[in-house]
Amino acid sequence: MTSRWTTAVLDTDVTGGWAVARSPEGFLFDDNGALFPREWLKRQDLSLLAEHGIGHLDGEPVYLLELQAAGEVPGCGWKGLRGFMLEGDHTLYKVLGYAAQIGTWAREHRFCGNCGQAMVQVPRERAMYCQPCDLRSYPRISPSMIVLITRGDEILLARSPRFVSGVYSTLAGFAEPGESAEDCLIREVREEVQIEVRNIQYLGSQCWPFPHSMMLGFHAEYAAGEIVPQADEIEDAQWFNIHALPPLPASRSIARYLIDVYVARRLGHAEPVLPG
Ligand SMILES: NC(=O)C1=CN([C@@H]2O[C@H](COP(=O)(O)OP(=O)(O)OC[C@H]3O[C@@H](n4cnc5c(N)ncnc54)[C@H](O)[C@@H]3O)[C@@H](O)[C@H]2O)C=CC1
Ligand SMILES: [Mg+2]
Ligand SMILES: [Zn+2]
Repeated sequence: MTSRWTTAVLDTDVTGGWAVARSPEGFLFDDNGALFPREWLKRQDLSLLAEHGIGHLDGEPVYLLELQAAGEVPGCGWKGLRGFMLEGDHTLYKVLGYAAQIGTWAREHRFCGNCGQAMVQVPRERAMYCQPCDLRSYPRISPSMIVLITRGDEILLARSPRFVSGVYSTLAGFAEPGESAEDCLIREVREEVQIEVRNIQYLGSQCWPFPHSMMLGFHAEYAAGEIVPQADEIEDAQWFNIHALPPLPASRSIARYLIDVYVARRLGHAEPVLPG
């Protein structure tokens, strides 16, 4: 299957193509979605901070207009990336997820972290460059482990105070320098619920552009200990029987995939496919 969307570093001096506009309030959208004819969009009253050529959709070039602030565009509104993930077409969500990560990274790397001078976009490469320091900054990706812990027909799910009310999910956490993926997983599970796991198995990965996580998904079996939820981070954690599960995360998330795979295997059903 050929992908409809491929990333690329496009020359912003070339005119034409499609564009998406992003402000601190999300992406501009209208009844047709979030892609607009680029030259039309640039004629609107927008507070342009930077422009990036980000790839091709169905062979057509796509650009990102990164804005200082959300302005008024007749007939249009602003919507956060999560809204597109939950409701929108998956390919459009992939385009916007990539655009959001490039926009955030470029915005946060306008100045050199070493000497403080303005950095410039490198032509044909996704990098910001400081000439005096000869320093390149590339888009930031933060590896995060996510794990479904199981004990026969039971699975361990937890709630963060940040979750939508009622929803329980798998445990997750960011890798720290010096750790392997497995070290991180074992540490996060100890920190968040104080239990020990065994038979750690990698299942798959997913880009999570909120704002720049790379989720590495695992299954692990319970080995020892009693659940003690981490103060402030974990509001509640419990063993749930696979026949009596609480409200679960969105179906496009890897958290949901890890749960659905396990349940499918226990029940002998067909396994789901991990959304990219
Ligand atoms: N796609 C999915 O299904 C799911 C994705 N996630 C994502 O996994 C990631 C990690 O999960 P959390 O439980 O929030 O992490 P966590 O358990 O490591 O705790 C979050 C804390 O880590 C620190 N932190 C923030 N950004 C960091 C970074 N880049 N590197 C190191 N430490 C950082 C902060 O102190 C933050 O409060 C988040 O981006 C979250 O949105 C979490 C659950 C499901
Ligand atoms: Mg966590
Ligand atoms: Zn510098």
